[in-house]
Amino acid sequence: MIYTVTLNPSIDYIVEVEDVKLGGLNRMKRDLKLPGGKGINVSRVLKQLGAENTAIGFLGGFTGRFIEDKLREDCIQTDFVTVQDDTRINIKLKHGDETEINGLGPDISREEADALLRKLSELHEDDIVILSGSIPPSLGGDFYERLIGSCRQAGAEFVIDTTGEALMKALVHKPLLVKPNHHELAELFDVDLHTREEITTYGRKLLEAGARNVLISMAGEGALLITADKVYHATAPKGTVKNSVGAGDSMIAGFVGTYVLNSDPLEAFRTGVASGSATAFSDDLAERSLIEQLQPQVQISEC
Ligand SMILES: Nc1ncnc2c1ncn2[C@@H]1O[C@H](COP(=O)(O)OP(=O)(O)O)[C@@H](O)[C@H]1O
Ligand SMILES: O=P(O)(O)OC[C@H]1O[C@](O)(COP(=O)(O)O)[C@@H](O)[C@@H]1O
Repeated sequence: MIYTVTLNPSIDYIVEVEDVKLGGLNRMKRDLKLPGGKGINVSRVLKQLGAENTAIGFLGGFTGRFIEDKLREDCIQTDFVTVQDDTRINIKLKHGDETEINGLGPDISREEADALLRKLSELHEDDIVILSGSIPPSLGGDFYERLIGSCRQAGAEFVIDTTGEALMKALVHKPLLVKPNHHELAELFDVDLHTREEITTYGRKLLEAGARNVLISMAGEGALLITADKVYHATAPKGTVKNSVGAGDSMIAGFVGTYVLNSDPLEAFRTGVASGSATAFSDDLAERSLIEQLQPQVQISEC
């Protein structure tokens, strides 16, 4: 079974305005409330691809109930720990450009945190756990390491999509996949990265530190896949970008949902890129029909 873990889910409140007047009254042209947070996005796209999975993490309050209801409507299995505090709301402001305002997240008590750790200690060897997104401040920066400890003890594989120190510390435990975008990779090593060669050099460092596959996404420029012995580039399909929120999560869903079928990293890479682009070209997350339509447009070459 695939599990996605979202420590800090959100209602993504997508707000479209003609123009933003700071300090003035702005009226919305359109708005949309979506269940969000990185792991939850991965779950929704996995389901589109026919990959059964269970979404876990922390949900609380009226916002948490909204998210759980939406996931159930999509027939996605859930096993969240219920917390006292409300799940956050993240604002995604579209005004020609995209401005994001993400909440900090609820306070999570020690008992609530322990309840999640217990769930992960009950995993099995053939399980894959996808750990995605930020850690609510109340949990402490080492919470992913504690979760990874539980996964590894159970013999389960894990994928991690987070940033900074939490990502670096996870590498030694040999994740099946990490997927920073090229900006996050540059930030991780405190460098400027411009060329594909420079990005590859720093991507390899993640492999050397323990990751088994490294995907570096580069928005409209496609992505790089770095495996133990090869480096590949994939072009991104062309289209009209409607929404880039969740493109990275969709890419992880496409990769993992395909990799579990045949362990072929190249087929997984192709579906990953097509899934990311299908989300970029949609109002909400990618649907299966568009992913399948875009797959043949992804050109993969060895670097
Ligand atoms: N403008 C775009 N045109 C086509 N595909 C895109 C675009 N933006 C994102 N994608 C697709 O989604 C993937 C992930 O996007 P990216 O923005 O790099 O990730 P993240 O959301 O993690 O920052 C890309 O590798 C690409 O396949
Ligand atoms: O665009 P991405 O990186 O795939 O992720 C988008 C998701 O991440 C979020 O911005 C939350 O990110 P964080 O967990 O890092 O705060 C959600 O609001 C959104 O659903």
